[in-house]
Amino acid sequence: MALTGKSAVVTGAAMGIGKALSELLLENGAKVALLDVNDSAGQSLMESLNQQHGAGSALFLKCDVESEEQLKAAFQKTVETFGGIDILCNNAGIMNEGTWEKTVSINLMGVIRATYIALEYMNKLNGGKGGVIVMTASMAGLGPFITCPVYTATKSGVVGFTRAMAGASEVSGYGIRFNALCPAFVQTDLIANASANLGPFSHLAEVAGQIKEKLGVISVSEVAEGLMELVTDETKNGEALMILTKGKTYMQFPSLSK
Ligand SMILES: NC(=O)C1=CN([C@@H]2O[C@H](COP(=O)(O)OP(=O)(O)OC[C@H]3O[C@@H](n4cnc5c(N)ncnc54)[C@H](O)[C@@H]3O)[C@@H](O)[C@H]2O)C=CC1
Ligand SMILES: CCC(=O)/C=C/C=C\C[C@@H](O)/C=C/C=C/C=C\[C@@H](O)CCCC(=O)O
Repeated sequence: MALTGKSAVVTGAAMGIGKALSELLLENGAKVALLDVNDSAGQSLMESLNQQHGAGSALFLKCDVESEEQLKAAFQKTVETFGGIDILCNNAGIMNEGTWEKTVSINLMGVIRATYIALEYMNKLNGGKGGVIVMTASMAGLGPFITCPVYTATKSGVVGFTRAMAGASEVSGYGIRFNALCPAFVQTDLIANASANLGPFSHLAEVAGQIKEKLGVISVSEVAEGLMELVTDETKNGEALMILTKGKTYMQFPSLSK
């Protein structure tokens, strides 16, 4: 799938991994709707991306993935502006074991919420053109990551949802591929603030640090390269791409049906 002229939506696009995904999509010729709760970071990113890639190539829309209403408005505005949606990156996420309901609401429910709204525009059975939906899950979704049980649960849920939707889409003829990015530790604010957000597992902060030390920390651009592979390679559906310091590998799952 070539990206020139394609339209993408990225949630949690203002900073960290989402910003890198958006930049690489634009570099490859896509137009990108940047959805984020952070108004100031989103606005300034849109201005700088439009200077680099041409006016109108990036569109910032303030949107909280916890809000169905805000997501619906953002997808509708994207379609009005870019003429459709070919790519969705469900990237917004937090790690906070203290406010665990919010972690579930953003990381898992937010992904499902945005996916179902995107299907209204992308599903070939509804008159859409099909496309690809990529979730930013985590190695924690294949883990477990013992210092962050709720975060692990949400990311395991995202991997399961991705794989089941991939099968449902294939069998039903939606024309949409679903894949998950599963990086280990990535240099962003999320891990910079992680030890303060362990809630009832704060006593395991040192253990979390040791796991991080053992696995190492990768850059946001390495995650964005993984996205390009999952978006452009049309054979990839239902995949979980692990991204570690030692490189990228597809997770092998047991097959129950073949
Ligand atoms: N940093 C890491 O080590 C890893 C991160 N991930 C995942 O990558 C994704 C992005 O995380 P990072 O870039 O590291 O975090 P980050 O904290 O640097 O950036 C997250 C972005 O999401 C936005 N956001 C937060 N809540 C939101 C909401 N309710 N609605 C819309 N936007 C919202 C923030 O404003 C921010 O711009 C998350 O899903 C995270 O779980 C996965 C593996 C490793
Ligand atoms: C210091 C605490 C911290 O940095 C927390 C980060 C939270 C989230 C980032 C996240 O998405 C990274 C997760 C990485 C997980 C990696 C592997 C585990 O699932 C298995 C670890 C196996 C082991 O115990 O060695």
